[in-house]
Amino acid sequence: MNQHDKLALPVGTTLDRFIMRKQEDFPYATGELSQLLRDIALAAKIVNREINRSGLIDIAGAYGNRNVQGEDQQKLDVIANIRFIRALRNGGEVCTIISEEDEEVIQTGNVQGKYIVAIDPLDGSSNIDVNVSIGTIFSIYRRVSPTGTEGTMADCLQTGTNQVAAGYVIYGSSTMMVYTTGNGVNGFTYEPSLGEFFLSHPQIVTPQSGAVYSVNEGSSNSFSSGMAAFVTYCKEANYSARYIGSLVADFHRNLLKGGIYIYPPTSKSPNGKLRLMYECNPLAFIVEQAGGKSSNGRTRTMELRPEDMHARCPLFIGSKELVEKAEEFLAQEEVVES
Ligand SMILES: O=P(O)(O)OC[C@H]1O[C@](O)(COP(=O)(O)O)[C@@H](O)[C@@H]1O
Ligand SMILES: [Mg+2]
Ligand SMILES: [Mg+2]
Repeated sequence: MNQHDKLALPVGTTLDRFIMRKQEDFPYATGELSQLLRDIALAAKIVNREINRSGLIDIAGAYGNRNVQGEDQQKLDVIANIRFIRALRNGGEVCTIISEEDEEVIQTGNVQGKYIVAIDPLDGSSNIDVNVSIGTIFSIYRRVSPTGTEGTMADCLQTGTNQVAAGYVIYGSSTMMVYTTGNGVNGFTYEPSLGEFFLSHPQIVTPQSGAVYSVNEGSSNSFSSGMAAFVTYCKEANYSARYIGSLVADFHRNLLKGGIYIYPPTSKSPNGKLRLMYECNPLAFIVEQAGGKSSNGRTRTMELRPEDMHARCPLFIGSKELVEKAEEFLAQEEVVES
């Protein structure tokens, strides 16, 4: 029985009812964050429908543009981006959006909106056309500037510890939405025939340790000595290597079963590949709320100060004992080199 059990609702509760019920636990809640979570769930349902059709001609393949990351945008990257931005704009609660697919911040026009959303509309883009699980990742902050104006850079570049909510949607063998508002982590499975998300994974707690490591060993030639030593440690411990290549899917498996996902600095990505604001921070909030850990190998992810909204950082995330073990190997690396 963990600290959140007093708020537990039965499996099968709809997401809407769950959001409403949790809001009642906060006497000063105004319902705006609840509405924002519903807006995200609505967009996820629409994107889920598009993904289920993604093998069909008109949705498959590249869009023909490059995004600010220098990546070829897939059609579904663009479709998901449009759907989430539209839902957040129409919902009225969000003043400013940071999206992986847009170089600049998106001002929604909702100047009375109290929230900032950072979003990776479609995660795991390289897996879209090969029918492998993909996802959406989101992070929510309260603005620090007064309402009545557009969101500012100060609103957008907050550290992860200021998140008021974060989550992801995984479009896999089933579609799930997993999120936290700082009171534990809950997972909801989508029932397409009813068009509803139902509570299926209440109060997720991640195992303290695990026997799975997830890293793209194709880049191992440029791993630091500490990183290479940790991978050797995992092999000598007969851990299983699992790497789907969709962050959300690798993270979700390890969250439920135990394990560690690492995207370290490599020669191709000297500061890692993943983006702090809409990939690392939201998953760090989730894993910490589930009893796990997240860092860049040295510093807690959520304490990293974002230099810019598309800033990248190394990610070591998952079961506490495994992340601490990896950090130990990196710390030894420094001793040897000093
Ligand atoms: O192919 P690599 O270098 O291992 O990178 C895979 C990683 O890149 C990502 O696809 C980056 O996310 P996007 O697809 O949202 O750009 C992660 O989902 C995944 O874990
Ligand atoms: Mg991504
Ligand atoms: Mg993406």
